[in-house]
Amino acid sequence: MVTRYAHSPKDIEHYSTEDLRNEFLMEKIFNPGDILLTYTYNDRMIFGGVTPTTEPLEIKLDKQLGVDYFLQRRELGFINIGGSGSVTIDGQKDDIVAHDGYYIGKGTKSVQFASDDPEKPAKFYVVSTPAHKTYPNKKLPFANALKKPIGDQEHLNKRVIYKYIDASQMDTCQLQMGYTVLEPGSSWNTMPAHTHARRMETYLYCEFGTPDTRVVHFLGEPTASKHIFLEPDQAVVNPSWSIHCGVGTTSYSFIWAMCGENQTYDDMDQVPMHELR
Ligand SMILES: O=C(O)C(=O)C[C@H](O)C(=O)CO
Ligand SMILES: [Zn+2]
Repeated sequence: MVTRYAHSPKDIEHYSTEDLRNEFLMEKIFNPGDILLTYTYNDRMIFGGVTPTTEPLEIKLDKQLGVDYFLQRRELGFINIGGSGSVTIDGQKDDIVAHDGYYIGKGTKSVQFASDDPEKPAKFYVVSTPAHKTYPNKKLPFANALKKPIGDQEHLNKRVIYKYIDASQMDTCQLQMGYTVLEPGSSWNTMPAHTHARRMETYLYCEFGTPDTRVVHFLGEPTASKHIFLEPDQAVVNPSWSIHCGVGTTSYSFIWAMCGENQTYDDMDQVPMHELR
């Protein structure tokens, strides 16, 4: 697990492209047979990829978190964007096909991830946040996600937001998580751009139309925006003071996850267009 520190907006004012990438971009999320995680000091979210092949994989973090086991004081969400697989939670096995998700509550002792076919491994994108209370584990099949079509072709932003872990539907301490699928010809052109000082957010950009597709993620204070070029299956961390949107050279999807002060998805501070710089 690598660590990424929190920054003030002032810190990044003079960052070079390389500095910005080192601090905010996770270049590798899925590595077959491996677990790659990032611990950000922004609200202490842990996020990354679990990609089992021939053997099941389990996240073991005790010393690093100062606890007896990983989820002693945390909750966990995941969405699978790879082949079919399974998760075994405290001995109970559940099949997980592509785009299925899961909420796993505080106090769960063992979570084992497995792939059905090592040649087509499951790719579990996992996000964990500090938790104060145990809420029930819940499988979140893609078909049950709260579907919110949004945007239109005229604004080049037609997409569907699938909410998986959403406080209006289920109990969760802090974590909110979902998946947004862009229509071909549309981008995450979510204007006016917004911030939410109450919550930080991370994004995994995935399912690019071609291997050469690139997504440009915009971040920074509204009056001092910056950008990062992303390859498929890369992630960015977005501080709560930062705008966030992305434009792709072909179609793409992204998984978003938030945590912090509140769980009110629509609590966003829209930035008037003339203020964006
Ligand atoms: O498609 C979208 O718009 C989103 O997915 C929005 C993000 O979830 C977000 O920024 C929520 O604050
Ligand atoms: Zn947001």
